[in-house]
Amino acid sequence: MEKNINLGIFGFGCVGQGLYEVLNRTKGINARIKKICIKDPNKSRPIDMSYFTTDPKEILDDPTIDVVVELINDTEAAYHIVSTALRNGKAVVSASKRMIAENLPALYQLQVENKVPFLYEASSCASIPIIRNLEEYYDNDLLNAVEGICNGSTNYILTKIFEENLSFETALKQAQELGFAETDPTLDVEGYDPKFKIVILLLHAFGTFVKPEEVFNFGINHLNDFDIQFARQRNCTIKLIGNCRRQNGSVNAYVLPHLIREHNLLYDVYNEYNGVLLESAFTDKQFFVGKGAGGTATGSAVLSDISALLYNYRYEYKKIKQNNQPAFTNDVQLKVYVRYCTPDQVDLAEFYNIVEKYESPEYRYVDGTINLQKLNDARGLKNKDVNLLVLEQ
Ligand SMILES: NC(=O)C1=CN([C@@H]2O[C@H](COP(=O)(O)OP(=O)(O)OC[C@H]3O[C@@H](n4cnc5c(N)ncnc54)[C@H](OP(=O)(O)O)[C@@H]3O)[C@@H](O)[C@H]2O)C=CC1
Ligand SMILES: N[C@@H](CC=O)C(=O)O
Repeated sequence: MEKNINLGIFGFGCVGQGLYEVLNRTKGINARIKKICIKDPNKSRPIDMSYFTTDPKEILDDPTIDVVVELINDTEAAYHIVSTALRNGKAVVSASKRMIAENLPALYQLQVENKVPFLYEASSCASIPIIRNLEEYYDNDLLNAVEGICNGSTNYILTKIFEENLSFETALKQAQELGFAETDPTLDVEGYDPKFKIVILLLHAFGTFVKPEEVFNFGINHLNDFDIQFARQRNCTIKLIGNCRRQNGSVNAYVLPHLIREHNLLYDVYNEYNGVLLESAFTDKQFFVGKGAGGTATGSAVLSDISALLYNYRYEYKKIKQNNQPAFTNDVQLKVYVRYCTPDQVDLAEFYNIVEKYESPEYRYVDGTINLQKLNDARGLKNKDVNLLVLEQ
């Protein structure tokens, strides 16, 4: 039976304002904003000041507020808000992927102990309803892989580089101005943000808890004109891809830039859009696409969670309960291109095999197979002169 709910919102930045707009323009949802907690009392706000407070207790201790919506850009404060709200018996909706990925076991436990729902669809690929699909539709052990573009900012940057010849710096600045990038954009361009999303998706896909630091991420900030030329000469583009895959009884995961050919469904995912490919035993591939960043796109996913709470929806984490979770491993082989400048920057002995070697006075590259754990341990990859691309397997 549908009820009326009062919302207490934390954060009124890109996503908070997006939610406000989406809520105002959506008829038939019995939810009203009672209070919005922000950080800076002196910032001018586009709506009536009577909504705002800087005191979290005005939301967390208010018995008339049913749902806490956490949309802030401070991981530690976000965990404090979410855990206090759950302990206080309030349902919670959040978009903070870093906070969620870093605290998944504790957040799961808090939901069990306090018997309250915690929904976070917006945290992973924003407008794409991927968590609820993994929870409800792929409710069995037939799912083999979840892979795709899970970061809007880097996809926006790569689109602008490949389609409009913009520089990396100009494209990043645009992604920041449009509200797509994190407050610290290195989280986007170095592949941390999509890694947080992969950690969340991996739990809902396979029931396995993985710490973000166990998953290897390499972003797009080492990309140079030579790599772009390498891709173009092969009629390919470059996309930053997050991947988690069940193989031989274990599950592996990573975030790495990939060389993508035209026939690949991810090739045509442009700008801030994300695309997620699921592979399961009898259906082969299924593809989800939608905006992966931005105020109203993310706000609409937050509103969908609020609406789901009206119907008493909660994640059941069925795959955790199934007790056949695959263990996490980095022991998997990848076909890669590694570009570098001087021989000391890359240890070629680490490769399982090398199929192509190129040398010019300016750049060198190898194309070969290497173990993911070896990539994870390779210190040379920290050097800006070294770049890595996964080649189609
Ligand atoms: N932007 C996007 O496309 C997406 C963002 N997300 C996630 O959503 C969250 C919010 O992102 P976004 O809206 O872009 O961030 P913004 O930087 O635009 O806004 C952050 C908001 O958080 C408020 N804030 C910060 N610390 C506190 C605190 N301790 N108590 C109360 N309010 C606080 C700020 O207050 P003040 O206004 O006073 O500065 C501001 O209103 C982040 O976790 C982000 O990763 C998820 C999906 C998509
Ligand atoms: N910075 C993130 C925002 C959404 O999660 C991105 O670019 O995808």
